[in-house]
Amino acid sequence: MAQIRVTMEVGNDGVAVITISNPPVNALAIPIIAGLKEKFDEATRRSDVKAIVLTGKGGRFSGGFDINVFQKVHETGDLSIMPDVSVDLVVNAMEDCKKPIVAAVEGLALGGGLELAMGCHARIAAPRAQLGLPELSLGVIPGFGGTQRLPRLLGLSKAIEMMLSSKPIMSEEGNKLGLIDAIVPSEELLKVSRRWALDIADRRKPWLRSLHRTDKIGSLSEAREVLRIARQQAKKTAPNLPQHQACLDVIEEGIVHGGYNGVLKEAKVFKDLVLSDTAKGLVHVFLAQRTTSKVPNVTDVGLKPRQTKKVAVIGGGLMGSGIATALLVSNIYVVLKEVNSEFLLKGIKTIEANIRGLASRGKLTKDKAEKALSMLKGVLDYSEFKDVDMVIEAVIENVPLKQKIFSEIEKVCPPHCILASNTSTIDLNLIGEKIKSQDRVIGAHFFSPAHVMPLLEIVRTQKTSPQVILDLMTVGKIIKKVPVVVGNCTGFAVNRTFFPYTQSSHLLVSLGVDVFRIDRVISNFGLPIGPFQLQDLAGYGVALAVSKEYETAFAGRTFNSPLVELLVKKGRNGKNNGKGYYIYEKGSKPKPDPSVLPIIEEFRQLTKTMPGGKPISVTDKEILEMVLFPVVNEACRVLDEGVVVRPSDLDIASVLGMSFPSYRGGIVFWADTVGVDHVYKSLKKWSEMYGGGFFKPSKFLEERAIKGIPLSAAATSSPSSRSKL
Ligand SMILES: C[C@H](O)CC(=O)SCCNC(=O)CCNC(=O)[C@H](O)C(C)(C)COP(=O)(O)OP(=O)(O)OC[C@H]1O[C@@H](n2cnc3c(N)ncnc32)[C@H](O)[C@@H]1OP(=O)(O)O
Repeated sequence: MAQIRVTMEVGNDGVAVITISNPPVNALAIPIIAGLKEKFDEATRRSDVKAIVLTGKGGRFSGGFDINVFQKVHETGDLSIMPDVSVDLVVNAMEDCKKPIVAAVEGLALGGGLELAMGCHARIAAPRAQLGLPELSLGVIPGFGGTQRLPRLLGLSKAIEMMLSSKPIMSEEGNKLGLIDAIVPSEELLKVSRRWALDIADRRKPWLRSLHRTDKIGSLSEAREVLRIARQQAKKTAPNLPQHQACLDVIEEGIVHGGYNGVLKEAKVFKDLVLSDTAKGLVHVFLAQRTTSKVPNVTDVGLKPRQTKKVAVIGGGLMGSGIATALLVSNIYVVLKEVNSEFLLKGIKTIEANIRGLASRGKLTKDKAEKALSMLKGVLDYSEFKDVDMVIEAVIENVPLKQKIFSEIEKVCPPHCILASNTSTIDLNLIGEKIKSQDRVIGAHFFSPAHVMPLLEIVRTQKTSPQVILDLMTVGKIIKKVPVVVGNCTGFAVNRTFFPYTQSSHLLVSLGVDVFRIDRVISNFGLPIGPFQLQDLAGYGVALAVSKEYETAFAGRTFNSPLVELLVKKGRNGKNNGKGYYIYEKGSKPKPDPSVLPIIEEFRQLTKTMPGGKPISVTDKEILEMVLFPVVNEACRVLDEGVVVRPSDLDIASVLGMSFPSYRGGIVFWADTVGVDHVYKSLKKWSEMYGGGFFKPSKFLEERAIKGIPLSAAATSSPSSRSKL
């Protein structure tokens, strides 16, 4: 608590330096806000203070309002704990202060942090400080006057772009656009800011109140046109997100009725949005994502991560080359091993294409791309493995082959080397069965394309050592993935949880529901594509192989659908040959293919699941729930078996691995939002009506529904006897 404070020091020059201290990002926690109010009042009162500088301790101005307070509001529904910052502090105590205030910004000024800076009379920044209003990414809008001051400082179009995209700009750009008054080296930041504040006090520099400015807004009709276009775009890009339209409404209020009225409307709309399901989901995802880095008995036992400088990747296929790409662009040396020069060359070419692709999309500078490529070495034998810190095996899913590779690498790699497999389904105990160092065996499950998708499932067995887990978590973070540690089972956390997704969709089609309607319902819900388009994209070979795997592992909970086999028989192969459920033509969006309908009819004749031979009648909501509740049901088994450390880890895994909409908080959080009892009763009803083992409620779900306990609540009795962790 001692670290959470606001301090004030008054120098001989008559400048009071007010410093926010709340490591690591100087979040504006409630005591900080109270402290700021107190210090600004004191500085205003004191006769020895001529001017004020506001800054943050430890090289960071402020990461914004304390997001934990949002969580508290969500838990209690009590909005009264939110202090009035917008008028009381930013307008009255700061902007209308009788003494000039200069913000000295270093590191970052985000959300409420930037809003405080905009309430000051000038802003001086260190180079490369991040400036942004990312509130919309948390389901709210800026609430300390940002919707009003940013357009007045930057112009309407740029301000709207920054708020709606939630993306920060650098202080250099801020300086060009007028948000920042000067950029100075870090060491001089305070000195220059003090002088600047005194210059304002002595009228050598202008005393500007952002909220009173109108010079950058343009005429009313111009502003309305910019807002109209932004509204249209937001309707397309963020159809399920109320905060986007709300933000534009609030900006408009300020333009039409003046900045102060805008501030008042902003405060009201902000409070409404804080309690929305969208804000609850997004705040949950923000905090849950950070919690994944806390793994009991791994990150809390004083272990230090070891350095990983060089990694060997075995297999240069799609996954192997994607993994190699991710490592290379993060400055890790890669040895890529293949079985012959033809495959090796292909792997290297794919990596080169990946890296050049990142560079052409502006994600990597040309120099960095060249450097990454120079860190790659292709090999056909193990001679380069003697000094690698980690091996990631990414060959085809074949148990004897993987076992052979693990026996070989155990012999040729140094004793500290981590032995990882990128398998997506095979039991890791089986892979490591034949070797002695089972404590070094671990799963590094990347999602395709591995250099793009953010999730890294780290699969531990009962024998994997905590040091090895910690090291892989650290590498995961270095290569900018979100590592989630999970237990060992078929499909691990993500594929296991989502296996019923395709099963239930196929059952629905067999019951007479239109394929394209199901895809539409799912993408309207917020997943990027529906289950059938996903199947087209992943390829039917994968669908067939995976369904066999699931039939064995999840016997009794699968629907033995002959649909994909029928499609293959009729010469369809999904996106691969341009013919799936959809037609794929270069340069145009996939179009539903009507010629697939007779095949679907044939499928229905084969399965004979339609009650009385007639298609069932269902609403869109029922379709959504019939597809996703079986996923929730499997998630319950995953929680019950202790495959994840905590329920929120499964939320993050579903958001980052399956692109489950983050604004719905992830699969477990969403289930709690719709109600455990409703999920349970619906599944029970469908299991009685249609069979389908995946509908039958799991014991865990049943217990939670009967006792009225949310799925996200920690286990009441420890699952340790079954825990996979
Ligand atoms: C009324 C106002 O308009 C409303 C607001 O201001 S809403 C808040 C707006 N601000 C934001 O959205 C910024 C959120 N934070 C971030 O994007 C990133 O944390 C960051 C860019 C500041 C730093 O990133 P990085 O260095 O990678 O560290 P990261 O792991 O994310 O955060 C470090 C710690 O600070 C915490 N933190 C970061 N921002 C926080 C915030 N605004 N409130 C509370 N905690 C915060 C994180 O939870 C994490 O906690 P942990 O150590 O216990 O896990």
